[in-house]
Amino acid sequence: MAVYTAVSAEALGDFLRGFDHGELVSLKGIAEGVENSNYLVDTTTGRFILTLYEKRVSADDLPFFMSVLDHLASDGNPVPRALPDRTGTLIHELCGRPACLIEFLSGVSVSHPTAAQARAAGAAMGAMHESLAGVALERPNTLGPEGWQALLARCGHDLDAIEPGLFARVTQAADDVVAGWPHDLPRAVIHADLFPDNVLMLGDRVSGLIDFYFACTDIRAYDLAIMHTAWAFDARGEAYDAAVGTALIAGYADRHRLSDAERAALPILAQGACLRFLATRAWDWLNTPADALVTRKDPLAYWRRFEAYRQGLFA
Ligand SMILES: Nc1ncnc2c1ncn2[C@@H]1O[C@H](COP(=O)(O)OP(=O)(O)O)[C@@H](O)[C@H]1O
Ligand SMILES: N[C@@H](CCOP(=O)(O)O)C(=O)O
Repeated sequence: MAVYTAVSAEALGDFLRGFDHGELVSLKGIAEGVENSNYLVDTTTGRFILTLYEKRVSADDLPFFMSVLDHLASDGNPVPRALPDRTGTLIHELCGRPACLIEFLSGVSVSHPTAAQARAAGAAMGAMHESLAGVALERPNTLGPEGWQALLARCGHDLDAIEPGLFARVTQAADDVVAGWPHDLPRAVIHADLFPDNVLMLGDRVSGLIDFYFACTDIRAYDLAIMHTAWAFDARGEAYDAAVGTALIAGYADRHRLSDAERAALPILAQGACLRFLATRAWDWLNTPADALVTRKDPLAYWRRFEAYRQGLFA
């Protein structure tokens, strides 16, 4: 469960008085997610999401995320906009945290995607990339190769408490991936975390793309590689579902050109994605207080995926 900051009904009631969205009817903490505090808010006029930004999201980056969402929504992508209060302000402070009131989107995230759902999700990413092509918004990826190498180094030999010998293995793996990392592929604004839990679906249709709080400027095909690592394996990172992986890439290519060079780079990009998620999961695994209301994610599930890509999954 991810609710790091408790919001009282009184505090939210006061907050909502600044908006034209009715009065508070109910407030519930949302169990899913690991990064921010999210609440489902019902008012006399509708349903909303209240997000308080925690952990890795810097308040300075919120205008970038809101501009990306606004651009995508204007272009017909199913993304939620932050809602302005009566003064036009989007980003607020509530209970000591930066906070936004956000459009609620219908749909559920699937735990075991089918090939048809993966195809639709891949197409939704392709459409998103089409919309973002040439958009003049920039945010460096703080969790790019340098970022995950630094985070793995900060974890240090504590990684060996997760699995004996892990520190040496991931350090070598990171050196190998960085040595082969491509530098000449097209770059653009990417989502960078489009896991199944960040795609809302109604049947086989995508009804929402959410959680843009890792969005940044990076290699565009890296976004697809991240998605592949997250969609095409079981939760333990043991079983690869080729039908899902193939459908995801085919759906993407239906909506956005995937060049031969980008396709050829997918194996190394996917290995980098595995190390990036292994690094943040390992850090959280080692540093989340025992009483935190959040379910930690298994770092080794990303080490197993890494091994699968290194052994030639795409070959
Ligand atoms: N705009 C939205 N519409 C509907 N549900 C949402 C929306 N934003 C978030 N949620 C719900 O809240 C959960 C956590 O949101 P998410 O942005 O993934 O959190 P975190 O940033 O902590 O990972 C999602 O899994 C989804 O159930
Ligand atoms: N997707 C990442 C963690 C980030 O959590 P999210 O709920 O914001 O997607 C992972 O699985 O490690």
